[in-house]
Amino acid sequence: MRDEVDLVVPVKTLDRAKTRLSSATGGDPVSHAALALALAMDTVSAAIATPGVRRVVTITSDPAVAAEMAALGVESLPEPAEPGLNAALEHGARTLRSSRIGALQADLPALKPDELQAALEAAQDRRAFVPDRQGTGTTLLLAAPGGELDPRFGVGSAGLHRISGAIALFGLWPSLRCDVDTEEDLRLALTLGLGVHTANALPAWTT
Ligand SMILES: Nc1nc2c(ncn2[C@@H]2O[C@H](COP(=O)(O)OP(=O)(O)OP(=O)(O)O)[C@@H](O)[C@H]2O)c(=O)[nH]1
Ligand SMILES: C=C(OP(=O)(O)O)C(=O)O
Repeated sequence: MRDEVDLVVPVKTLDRAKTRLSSATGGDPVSHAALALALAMDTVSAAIATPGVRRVVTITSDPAVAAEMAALGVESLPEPAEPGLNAALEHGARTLRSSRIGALQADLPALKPDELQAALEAAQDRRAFVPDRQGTGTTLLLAAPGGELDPRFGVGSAGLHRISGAIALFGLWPSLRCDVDTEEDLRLALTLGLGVHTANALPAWTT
């Protein structure tokens, strides 16, 4: 039986999240925050329903995010003093001390459990990652069992994770590779079948 994976999911404070999506919500801060939260809720809902995922923990300093995740039965850890996405992920990995740790982006609103499960299986016992649909970013990073997460998320992270020795995993996993940064991404995710939170939070232009 392969080690089940604990996933840390970093979620930015809603007031600062998804700035590249602001055109989609007309700049209204309330609906923008609601959409950013919905993206995370659908991502985490799919992750906790995935065979092979033992535990999901979000890393966030936003109490509203933590409260909504708690309603899903998902624990949240506060961010460390050191700012940034990778510091948040390192902090989560160090805190959980899991036998196998992974990092999942929080903006995968169409994520299907069977696709995430297939990627976990494809990783086998290797340090591996799933590139985003453009092939330049990363949506899932997995440490080897007992290994370090060593996250290099950010611009060009696919290349950085490859350089760090992670194996790039390519499969028919459109919902896992479609992280939503822009309006175009959101429209693509719409075609893949959105989770209920995002479907209910979508701006009028998409319904
Ligand atoms: N906890 C935490 N999560 C972060 C931080 N920066 C980014 N993230 C999360 O990391 C993932 C990838 O980040 P981005 O896709 O760039 O999300 P974003 O920063 O909200 O989007 P933009 O504002 O458009 O760059 C998302 O799940 C974010 O919520 C951070 O400083 N702390
Ligand atoms: C942080 C990342 O995501 P994005 O490209 O969505 O900012 C990444 O791909 O490493």
